[in-house]
Amino acid sequence: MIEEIQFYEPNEDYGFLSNFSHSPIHLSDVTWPTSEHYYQAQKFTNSEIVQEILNAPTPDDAFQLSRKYAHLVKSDWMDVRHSVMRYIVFEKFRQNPHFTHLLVSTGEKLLTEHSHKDSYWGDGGDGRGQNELGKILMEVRDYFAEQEPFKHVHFVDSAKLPTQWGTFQMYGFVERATGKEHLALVYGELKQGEPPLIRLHSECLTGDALFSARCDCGFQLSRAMENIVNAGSGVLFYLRQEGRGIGLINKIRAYHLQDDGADTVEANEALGFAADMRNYEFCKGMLSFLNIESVKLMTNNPRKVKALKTAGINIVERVALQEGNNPHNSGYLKTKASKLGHMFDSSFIK
Ligand SMILES: Nc1nc(O)c(N)c(N[C@@H]2O[C@H](COP(=O)(O)O)[C@@H](O)[C@H]2O)n1
Ligand SMILES: [Zn+2]
Repeated sequence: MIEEIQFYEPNEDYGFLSNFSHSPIHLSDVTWPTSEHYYQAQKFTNSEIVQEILNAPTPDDAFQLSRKYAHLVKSDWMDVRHSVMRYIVFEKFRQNPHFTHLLVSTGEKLLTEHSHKDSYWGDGGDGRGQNELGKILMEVRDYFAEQEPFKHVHFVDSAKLPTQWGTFQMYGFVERATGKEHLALVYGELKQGEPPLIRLHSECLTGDALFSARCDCGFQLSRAMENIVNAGSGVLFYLRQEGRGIGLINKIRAYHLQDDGADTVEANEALGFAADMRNYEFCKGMLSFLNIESVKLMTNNPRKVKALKTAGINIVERVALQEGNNPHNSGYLKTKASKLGHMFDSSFIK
């Protein structure tokens, strides 16, 4: 059965789908506050009426003005209204990417404008209307779902995550290519123009949850969260790329080979994998969802620096995260430095 999303009022769930939702659209030196303002103004050739609608304080006022001047609506309006609507809805989403992420996140669901007042743009309230606005929104969604940066992940939901360091807001995403579930833990308020402190942390069940001393992951995770809270704001991206992308069971196989003398790179290769199988391209989608273009990146790993730069993210600072050196992982850390290029101070891996 096809799932349906019904929308109508801009302040309700899925209100961003409504033409009444606040979504500034810049066209030829003019900024339309909503797609409704633009749509209603296109009915008229009289520039004073167009200006009055543009300046209407609310989309509802813009709508009422079009009714007031109904006798002056241009003669071909009924022929062009569909393409006008299609154009402005497309522009609304092209120019308001946060809404586009939310639109793409509706997946395959049927979008219906549940309007008892309109059986052309909406469903007429009884489901028998044409729902032309819903059809346009689904067309726009299909288009953007294949475009950068929307094609990588879809956002599912968000909730509070209290931790020993402070309360984060946790955002859940699904990577479209793999179905993997990734997280962004946001602390504090991310301010435009202030690059946040971030960490791209790859899943390590053994280190992050089971206190393993074989690696440095758990130690880095704690320090990264603490640093973010101390900085006042930032984001920890928790990426489900267990075992440098080979998965948990293969990581156990790799550990077994390391118990018998292989180093971490040789073990991966003996199992038929590259030393590091991770791909960070999908991070573009999560960063864009959070409106992040510049960052301070906590990492020792040059591949993460390169991956973010390739994704078009500006790294204003790299913050070293040298944690947890102990007798069980000193060989592993040395191999990370010598074979994988990790940037450690010589005093850290002595
Ligand atoms: N394949 C593999 N072999 C090992 O010996 C390992 N210790 C790991 N650990 C995984 O590496 C990732 C963290 O590395 P970075 O610090 O981000 O470079 C994480 O996915 C661990 O599970 N993997
Ligand atoms: Zn680990």
